[in-house]
Amino acid sequence: MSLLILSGFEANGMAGLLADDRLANGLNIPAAAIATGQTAQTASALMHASATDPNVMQQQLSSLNQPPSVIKIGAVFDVATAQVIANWLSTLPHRPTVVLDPVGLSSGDHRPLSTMTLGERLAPLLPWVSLLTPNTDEAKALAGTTESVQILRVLQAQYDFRGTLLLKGGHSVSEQDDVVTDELLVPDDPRRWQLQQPKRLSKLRGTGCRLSTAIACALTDGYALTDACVLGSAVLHRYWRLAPKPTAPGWPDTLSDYPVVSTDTHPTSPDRTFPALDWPSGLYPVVDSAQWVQRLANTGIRTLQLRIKHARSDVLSDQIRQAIEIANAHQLQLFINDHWQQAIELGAYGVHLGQEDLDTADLAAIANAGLRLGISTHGDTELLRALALKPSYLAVGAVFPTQTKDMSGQIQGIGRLRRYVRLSKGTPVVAIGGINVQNLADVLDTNVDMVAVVSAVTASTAPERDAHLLNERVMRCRH
Ligand SMILES: Cc1ncc(COP(=O)(O)OP(=O)(O)O)c(N)n1
Ligand SMILES: Cc1nc(C(=O)O)sc1CCOP(=O)(O)O
Ligand SMILES: [Mg+2]
Repeated sequence: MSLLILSGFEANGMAGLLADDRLANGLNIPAAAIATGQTAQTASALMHASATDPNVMQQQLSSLNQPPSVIKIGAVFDVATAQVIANWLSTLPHRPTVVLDPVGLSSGDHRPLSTMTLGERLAPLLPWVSLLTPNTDEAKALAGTTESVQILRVLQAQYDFRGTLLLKGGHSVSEQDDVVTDELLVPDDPRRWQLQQPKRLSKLRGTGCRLSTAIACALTDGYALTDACVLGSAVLHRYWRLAPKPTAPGWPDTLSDYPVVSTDTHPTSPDRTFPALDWPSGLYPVVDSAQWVQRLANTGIRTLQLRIKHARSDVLSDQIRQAIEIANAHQLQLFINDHWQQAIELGAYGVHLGQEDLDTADLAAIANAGLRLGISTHGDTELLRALALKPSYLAVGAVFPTQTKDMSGQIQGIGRLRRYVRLSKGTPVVAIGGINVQNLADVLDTNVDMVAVVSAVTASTAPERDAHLLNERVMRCRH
């Protein structure tokens, strides 16, 4: 994947192309770069702003060694520039992911960058944009409103915008607020995602430039769009926390740099926590019947999950009841996947929920019944949302490709798993997806607490022996 940065030149590197390129370098993402225009700015004045000659721009775009897969667009000084970029985009063999940070005013003295309205300047580009990152002033200039759902509707209707909206809240915080909330609206996802960071006290330049560039870098590194927004927010927080010292290369691995992530369907509740696990380590087989719970009950494992996907409700209740009885008799931590009402009614040890289940489950009822809660996560956004709900454990998957469930597009790999383990310090992490005897050592090297497996046990020719041996290896490594 390759990145192209298109933004205005500002000689001090406080904002614009220099700032963008330095940030991308710091994240180890090499980028091609073209100046959309020239500015002369100080902290308090915009002395000059002019667009690059469209013919020069056209030739520079044609001169690129390879078509980019991700493009960050910053200041667009006139409609001719936008038209040249849009025309060039239509000639590319593959549609790139375009992040557009609409720059309305100079970050120094807040003078408009152009006499044209923002809408006029950006209109040719907006149909190409995958992520638009306006602040509330820029959103008002484009859509006539600062309400996120309305903004998205206006952009879709007036500009044929089909992308995701990240509405930055930094310009609309009041004196009393101690947090800044960015809202993320993804087309076809009815939820409103909220990303909250502590409010910074000092006024800073180049914030929008750096955020959108960090997001574009995360996209270039293969992250999904919402995860890239979360990572961008963390990069920016770390950048300002350490400035003027340079930051360590790579993605932040300190939780306090990351935004608190929530959705309007499940706002976080500061008072609600779920009980801790009694044995927060070891192998964690995921099985589909009470018979399997019985087979594995004497292998030394401490944790099991009953994951029944299709069954009549009477058969399901029967299976859950039997599995709980066996688990209680052998002091096993038995989690029930999906069926949280039956888990509460029948007194299970815990419930395991996926992200979609979270939108409909009654978390207060689960917590009030004293059940443990495990939550599946696939990437930064889900991990942070889950962490904010203070579960008993977090599952990170799929670590490797797996035949058991379609996890395409959600393979995390060892590097991300390692960062997620660091971020989740204090909450046990379960690794799941494609884990077997051959790759277990790499998984354990990330310091995960538990290892969940389906096929490594249930498709084995000697399930009890393998459950025992794998559990011994996980336990040895954790002590
Ligand atoms: C330990 C563990 N991790 C992840 C999952 C997956 O849960 P979910 O996303 O709800 O998907 P289904 O299992 O319901 O298909 C899990 N079950 N256990
Ligand atoms: C059920 C499930 N959930 C996953 C996730 O990533 O959320 S991966 C997965 C399947 C795990 O099976 P196996 O151990 O056979 O690869
Ligand atoms: Mg589920």
